[in-house]
Amino acid sequence: MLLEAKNISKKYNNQPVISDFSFTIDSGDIVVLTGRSGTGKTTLMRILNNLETADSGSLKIEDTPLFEQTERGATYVSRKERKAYQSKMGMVFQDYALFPNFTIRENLLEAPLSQKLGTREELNAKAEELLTDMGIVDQLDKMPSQLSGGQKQRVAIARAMMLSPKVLCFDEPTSALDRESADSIGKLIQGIAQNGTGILIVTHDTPFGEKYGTRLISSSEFIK
Ligand SMILES: Nc1ncnc2c1ncn2[C@@H]1O[C@H](COP(=O)(O)OP(=O)(O)OP(=O)(O)O)[C@@H](O)[C@H]1O
Repeated sequence: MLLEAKNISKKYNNQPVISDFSFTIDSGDIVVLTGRSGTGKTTLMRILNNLETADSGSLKIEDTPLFEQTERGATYVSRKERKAYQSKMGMVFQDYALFPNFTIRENLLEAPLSQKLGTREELNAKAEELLTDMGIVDQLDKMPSQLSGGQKQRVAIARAMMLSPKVLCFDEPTSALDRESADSIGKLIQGIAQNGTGILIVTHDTPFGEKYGTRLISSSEFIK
């Protein structure tokens, strides 16, 4: 098992959004979170990415925890251990969140260079390999504004893959794409999963979720 979330609970202003929810992601899984607007899907994804805190429960990827349940509720690990967790977790944002004043190459290299994950030469080779697999290596020295929505989505995925996450989360990956581009992103995500990464997708696009998901979770399960 790659990711294990146990008994996660979260309230906003005393209103439960998630209560006692447990789930796992295995290597190769494409877990799709669906459900009505306002039912906590984004909140759960933000908790998994340490962008929001849980009130209680425990969460780990492999043997690396982000928080553990104690008598005080969800107790977060030290800053150093949080970094270890975060190095195993990747996120592709809905708006892609590319740096607009960096070339595509610089967008891909910035984080792994600053985290000293390799030399510029090694990371350049990795960036070229990833973009070759995605069919957009010719875009490497362009600016994000010169790319189509589907191309930007691929760059955002490649940027997350530069950090070799064990689990990769996608927030509404198809919201800005036509059906054909959505299908090619779906196939790309399947390829990443086949290489052993665990995938979590939050989406309103039910046909996409049903086509590419290996497991569907409805946010109606968040509150019993
Ligand atoms: N920072 C916050 N402070 C207070 N309430 C919040 C906060 N973030 C979310 N909420 C509330 O928590 C509930 C769940 O929101 P969330 O965004 O997780 O739902 P969602 O299922 O992702 O919705 P959508 O499908 O529309 O993106 C909503 O009622 C929302 O108003």
